[in-house]
Amino acid sequence: MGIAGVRGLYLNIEVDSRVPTINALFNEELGIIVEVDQNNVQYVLNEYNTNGVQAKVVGATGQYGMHSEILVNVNGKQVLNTKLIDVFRMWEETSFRVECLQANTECVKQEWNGLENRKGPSYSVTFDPTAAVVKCKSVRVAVLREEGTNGDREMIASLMMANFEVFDVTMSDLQSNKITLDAFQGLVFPGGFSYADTLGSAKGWAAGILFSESLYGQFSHFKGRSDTFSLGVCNGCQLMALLGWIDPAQNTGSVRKTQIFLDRNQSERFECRWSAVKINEDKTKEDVWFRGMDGSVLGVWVAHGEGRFSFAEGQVREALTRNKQVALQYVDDDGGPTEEYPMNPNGSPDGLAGVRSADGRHIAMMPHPERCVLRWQCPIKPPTSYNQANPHSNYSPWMRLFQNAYIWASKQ
Ligand SMILES: NC(=O)CC[C@H](N)C(=O)O
Repeated sequence: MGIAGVRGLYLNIEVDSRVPTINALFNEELGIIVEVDQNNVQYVLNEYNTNGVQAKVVGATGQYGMHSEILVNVNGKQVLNTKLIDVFRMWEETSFRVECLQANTECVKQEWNGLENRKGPSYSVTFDPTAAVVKCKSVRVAVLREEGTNGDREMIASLMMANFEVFDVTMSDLQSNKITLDAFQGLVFPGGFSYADTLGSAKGWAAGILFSESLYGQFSHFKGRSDTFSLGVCNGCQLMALLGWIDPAQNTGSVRKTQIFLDRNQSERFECRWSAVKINEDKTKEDVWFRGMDGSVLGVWVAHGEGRFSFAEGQVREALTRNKQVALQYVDDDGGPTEEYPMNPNGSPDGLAGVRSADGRHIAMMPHPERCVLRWQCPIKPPTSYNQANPHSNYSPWMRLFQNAYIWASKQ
């Protein structure tokens, strides 16, 4: 409602005429305001009143948009007549000033100045997210943990819902040869704060692989097998970049000189947001992760301090486009890739949010799809088409990502 819902308001408050207007509007009496469909107003009032709770209508919500009207009447007398954007600015100004002191002022000002033009994201789903996938084959996936990994439980749950046989594997399991990656077809690097981000996100985790001859050999062999696939999310994405798994030019000298890395967010702070991203499927081959999802604009959780894709040389960025490696981009309210804050939370060029390897099997993405595979995990209701065959599906569109990988892997 109002500010949070970007809607106009028409309020008609009736109070004892002896109560001053300001006291009526800014009192601290315990109460709640609920928004209900016009058709249900009488029903809700009756339910409250018959259960001994006082309830009355105080107004109605108006149009969607920053320029909608805000009209407030107290005892029939108009006391406020303004636009939502003005109320929004009054409300936000304190936070704006504090944020100017805490974060990159340029980004904070961009958000403040952009408020007036915000319309809300234009989500779209180009496929049926409720479609069920039948388990036909055992596909083993390792979810790899290092000290400080988090989100591995959500990752395991997402993979299990997509029919994978999931194994919880730690770096020390690999270091002590308890198990090797040869046992798996899929490898997932979850998010987190490996080694507490000391010296930079994923630097310690990557060093543990790059500077161990045996582990380095094992990871390289895994990546090179034609039947394998991998996913790195957030801290895992930072790791994959450092391992050189998404570099456009493969096998050029040492992977210890990575071509892509994730730099500090331009805002100079940790960004925890629900962002909108556009999916680019690589239609030149069977896309392991994004098949059938091309052009969809989905909301997704973002939580990182170092999410800005950066390149050792300018030509790396061009090579990514040429190779169809740009898998995900942050988009503005019109659905176009953006560098504008906060729609782009980290300042990545062209809104880069996820990159796939040149052969398409390995994907590194900063946002967290595993945190929103179920509809209730999303702060907005994901747009979905109704599927008669599966009317009660709880899956959000992100489930498709994991299902795609299962379908691809089971055919290898
Ligand atoms: N959620 C994450 O995986 C965070 C990654 C990393 N620690 C960062 O802040 O950038």
